[in-house]
Amino acid sequence: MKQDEGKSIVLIGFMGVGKTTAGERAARKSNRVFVDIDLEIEKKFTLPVNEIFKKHGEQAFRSIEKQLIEEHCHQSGHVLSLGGGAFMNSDTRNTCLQHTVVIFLDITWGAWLNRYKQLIDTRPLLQQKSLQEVEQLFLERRQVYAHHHGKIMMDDLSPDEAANKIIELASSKKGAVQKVSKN
Ligand SMILES: Nc1ncnc2c1ncn2[C@@H]1O[C@H](COP(=O)(O)OP(=O)(O)OP(=O)(O)O)[C@@H](O)[C@H]1O
Ligand SMILES: O=C(O)C1=C[C@@H](O)[C@@H](O)[C@H](O)C1
Ligand SMILES: [Mg+2]
Repeated sequence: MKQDEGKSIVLIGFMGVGKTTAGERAARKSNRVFVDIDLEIEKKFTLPVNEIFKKHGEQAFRSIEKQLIEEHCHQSGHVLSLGGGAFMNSDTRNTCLQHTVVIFLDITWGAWLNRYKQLIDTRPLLQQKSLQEVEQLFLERRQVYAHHHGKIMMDDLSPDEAANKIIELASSKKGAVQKVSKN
């Protein structure tokens, strides 16, 4: 097997952009194993994300999140959907960029707003913020998601269309160069 043949695909992007939905379909369509990091964290704590934040705090969540991504990044041929905040950690970012093909699922603020009501009950970070603060977070994080090997604009894509694009883009990036980001 050539060095890059089995690289896993890592999906990054703002909460609710569709990493879990499209990632699960992309894995199924391309016979890869699907791993949703939020789900793996929920299994570890045997609690939903919301409850983990309430009971154990965000730091405990972030620590397990980092550890699980590190473990899964070194496995080959998987599709990993990260939680929206995971890529803010520079160690996590660099591990993903070095060992996997990182695909940024992007969305405009206007299109994302249509999902806001669907998300608020299950995303603790949305519950603590005004819409203006959420937009600020969206803009800040977009700058960090800019460290990727490929990007897909999700505004007008169905989950199946997004899944097809993920597979197509990842196969064109098998030799994704190692990009390392600071901070
Ligand atoms: N392509 C799409 N078009 C319209 N709605 C979508 C699309 N993809 C996902 N959704 C809907 O948006 C919501 C969030 O999707 P999903 O859970 O996949 O996002 P996520 O990026 O994994 O979020 P998080 O970062 O919080 O894990 C779900 O209700 C889902 O049904
Ligand atoms: O954007 C974030 O920081 C988060 C997104 C979700 O996927 C979960 O990982 C959690 O709600 C935190
Ligand atoms: Mg998700």
